[in-house]
Amino acid sequence: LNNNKQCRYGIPLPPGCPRRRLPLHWSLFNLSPTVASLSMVLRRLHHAHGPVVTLWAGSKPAIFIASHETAHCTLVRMGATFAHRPSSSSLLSSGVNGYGVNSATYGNRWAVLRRNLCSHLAAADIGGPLRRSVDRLLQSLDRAAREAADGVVVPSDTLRHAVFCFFAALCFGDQAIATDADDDDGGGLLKRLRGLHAEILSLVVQLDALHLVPSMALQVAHYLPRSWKLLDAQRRHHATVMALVRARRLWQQKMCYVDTLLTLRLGEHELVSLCWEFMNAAAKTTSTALEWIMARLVLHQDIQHKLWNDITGDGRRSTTTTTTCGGESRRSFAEAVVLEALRRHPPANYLLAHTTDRDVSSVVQGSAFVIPKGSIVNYGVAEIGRDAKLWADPDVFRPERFLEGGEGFSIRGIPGVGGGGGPVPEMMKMIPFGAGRRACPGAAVSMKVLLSFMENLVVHFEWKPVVGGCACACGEEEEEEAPAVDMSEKPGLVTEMRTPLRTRLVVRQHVRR
Ligand code: HEM
Repeated sequence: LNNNKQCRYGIPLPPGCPRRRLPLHWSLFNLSPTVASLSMVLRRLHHAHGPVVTLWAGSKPAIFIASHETAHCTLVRMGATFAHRPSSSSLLSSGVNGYGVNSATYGNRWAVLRRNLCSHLAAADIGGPLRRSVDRLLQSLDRAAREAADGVVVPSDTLRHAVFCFFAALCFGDQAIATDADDDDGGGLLKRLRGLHAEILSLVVQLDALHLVPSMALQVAHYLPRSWKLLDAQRRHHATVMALVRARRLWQQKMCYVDTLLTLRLGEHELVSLCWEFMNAAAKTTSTALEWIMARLVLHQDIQHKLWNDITGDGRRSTTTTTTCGGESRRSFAEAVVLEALRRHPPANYLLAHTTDRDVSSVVQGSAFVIPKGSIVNYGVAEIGRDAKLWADPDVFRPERFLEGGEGFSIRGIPGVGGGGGPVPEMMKMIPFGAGRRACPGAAVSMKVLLSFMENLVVHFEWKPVVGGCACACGEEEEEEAPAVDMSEKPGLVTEMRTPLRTRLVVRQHVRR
């Protein structure tokens, strides 16, 4: 594994796989190229060569960065240079993903769409939809716990649906939640939309979404068997979104994301693609983070107890008043729990693919290397958040590290966006939302949603472990004594729990009264 011969102007590329050898261990015709195989290969390469390594996607180098300093240098200090996305000609990019903010070339169109999304999220009155989604969730869980033996439930799907409904209200208007009731097909528009998201994502070639399937021939080999299913699912998705958009025109309510898109006079495919992006980027990541958070609270009963005391102890709820997301100096324990979960279990283990508009040379651990113009550049989000050089006992779940005096106190919930004024390297010890110009525009809303859902779920229920409930395969020392929750990961474009959380829900006394 040595590619010293791969040079530009005499400066080598970062070390890694030799060129022109298939970089990943997947069989061409049997397996989908997966994020799991990518993670396995990258772990080995980082171990052998350090935090910046090269893979090859055909003739293009793909450079993976797992150093927070190099991430800071490229994403923040050289923000404009690294704000580009690689061009794509895959089936996915010509379908639902074709016109999103994330796939837009860094330039005017991207700026208009991104500004539109950011202004909508900043101005949206999320209080109402949040309350309604949380209330419906609590009712569903209440019902499920009452109907289940000993109150044991698998809440994953209910949590995911509640988060999906909340974001659907922001996207299609408040009334969208009402369409969730059964319709003629016995399904409900939102359930159908959610099903279509799952179907399309199951058909996507994972590494293609990260621009790592090298050639058109390979793409065809992987997509051909599934292309009809994918096209059919995209067609049904288009029809469902347009049904929601048409319904929206009748509702006449507060501004939703679709209204802002309609004022931009976009074509129908652009509109549908942007709605897909909004729901896809928002719901799966946020609901996955919520499940990891609740799993941690089941596993660490002491932390759940402390959180409950923090929320209710002085007779007030802390959802919005004390978080440093908004810049206040005191951080609530609740926000520390959410940040620790995002550090330890970032929903996206990698960012979306970046690229550069010129050759960039850099020095890491005393060695100079070049990141060539047009190469694929990505970042090990999970690696950075669990770097033992940055974090004490990085595998241990310890929210206190984000409280005053802790090693993570300087980290804000939302990384700075923009060029030189972004966060200093110290604040980039974790990048669950990315950083710099392409950083996630939904970070602030997600943090609020996660805090609100988590707090309400803990105030309403005690989340108890189901003893003997699983054969834990996570291999973490800290969890050996509490095998009731399997904390192992299912790697993917979003890293979910391999075994969905199973817990015993007990309605708290004050709620019963
Ligand atoms: C816990 C929840 C979320 C996580 C962990 C997350 C994570 C990320 C990450 C890692 C990126 C890639 C950044 C990069 O490539 O540098 C991203 C981009 C993006 N996210 Fe999120 N996200 C979340 C929620 C949301 C929400 C709620 C929305 C919208 C409502 C959203 C919309 C987007 C968009 C549009 C982009 C592309 C930005 C661009 O290319 O300019 N995300 N997100």
